[in-house]
Amino acid sequence: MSAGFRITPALWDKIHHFASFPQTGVSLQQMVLFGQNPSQGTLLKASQFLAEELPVRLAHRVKELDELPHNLSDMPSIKKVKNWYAQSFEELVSFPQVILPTDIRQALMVSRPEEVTLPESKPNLFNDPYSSHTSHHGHSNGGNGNGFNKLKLRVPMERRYYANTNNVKWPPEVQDYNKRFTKLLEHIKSRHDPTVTTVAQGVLEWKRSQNAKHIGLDMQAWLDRFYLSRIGIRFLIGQHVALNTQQAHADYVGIICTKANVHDIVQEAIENARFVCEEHYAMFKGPPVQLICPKDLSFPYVPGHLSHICFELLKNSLRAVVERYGADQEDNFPPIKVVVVEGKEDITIKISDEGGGIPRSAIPLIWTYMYTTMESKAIDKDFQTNDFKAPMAGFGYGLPLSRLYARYFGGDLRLIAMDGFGTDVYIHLNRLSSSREPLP
Ligand SMILES: Nc1ncnc2c1ncn2[C@@H]1O[C@H](COP(=O)(O)OP(=O)(O)OP(=O)(O)O)[C@@H](O)[C@H]1O
Repeated sequence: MSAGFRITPALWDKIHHFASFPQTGVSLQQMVLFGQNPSQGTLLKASQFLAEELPVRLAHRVKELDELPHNLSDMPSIKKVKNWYAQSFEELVSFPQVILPTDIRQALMVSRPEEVTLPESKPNLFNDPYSSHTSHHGHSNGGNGNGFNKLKLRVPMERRYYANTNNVKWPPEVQDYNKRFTKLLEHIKSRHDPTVTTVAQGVLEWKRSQNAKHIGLDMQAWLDRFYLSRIGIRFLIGQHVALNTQQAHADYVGIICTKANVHDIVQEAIENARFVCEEHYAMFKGPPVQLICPKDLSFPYVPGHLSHICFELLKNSLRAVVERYGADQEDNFPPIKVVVVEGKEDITIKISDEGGGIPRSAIPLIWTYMYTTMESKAIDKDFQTNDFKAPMAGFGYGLPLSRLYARYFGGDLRLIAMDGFGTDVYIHLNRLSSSREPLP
């Protein structure tokens, strides 16, 4: 599909231009406020926000993928991923604008057009008077010589993303535009499905070419930034697609559950992780897991993110216990304990196992991508799967990726091991949901 895609010099120019603008972060709270009972008009505003924001985010990544240190950019899999990002960028910037009657344009506007001087070099895409650029701190990066410093009025992100558009009769072209834009986003999202595995493949290609055992700190930091950015891009796309395609549901705004029930999500992750463990070690009963959690504890969150984190950590604990005691010790496994507590700022989930812990010398390594003590999977074999789908262990991505998911909405992940006894992992989730995406 994209095998033959080439980045032309003209496309490079555009990419560099877009990459010179700051990315704009959103918070869970903003997404919830915006997405409740959206009209075709608010959906159009969201489409237009994404039609600006996604190319900026993608452009940052294309540029970065092209400039990676130590020849990493030359690896075939990294080039492949770069081309996917560039192709999606091109599809977004060349997506045809919607032409609207004046009264509808007015209904969508939140600022008077005469207050805004549009920069000459601004691409067509930004041609709406209400869509000036601001950073997530609320001020533009004016003065960078690209024309944006000409903006007199800076429309805050909130106003670009919200629209008070009740009582407006939306013409069919609005719905049509929203539909077509949603289709494009779905298409782009599936193009990028294999990104994590393909980048991992690229890092393997690099390790082989350099005969390197570990990746350096700079590469590690880049992978963190790159995957964190990917979580953000996919969250924005997933949320938009869900708002446009899903039936209204009382407790959901797009993919955000406004009352995500922690007990139920953790319980399901426990069952799934135990199932995978039992399959993997071919045993009848995996280590028991005790859950202590108020049954009614709920907060706004993306359930998919939380179950991913819990599932990954529980798999680690189950594996550690089984490997310490032996797969034939089904009746003697010490239980894994999961305790969930609600504080003022955080909801904290602690997972404690008696799987023997981790030697202190290995602690810095566990947060690096591709560090695993699982042997049979042989990470040097090429990845076959489309994305990481429930193997017991072996890629060395579980911990670092889970930490990124936790951090994405203002939380964190910490691990404390007692060498010779067991490991405690703390998942901190920010229950205030007001922190904006960290944008690399
Ligand atoms: N609870 C734990 N007890 C003991 N060792 C652990 C625990 N959690 C993680 N580890 C160690 O840290 C390593 C890295 O864990 P990580 O979750 O990142 O990758 P993985 O489990 O090996 O593979 P995957 O990417 O499939 O999750 C593991 O291979 C294991 O050696």
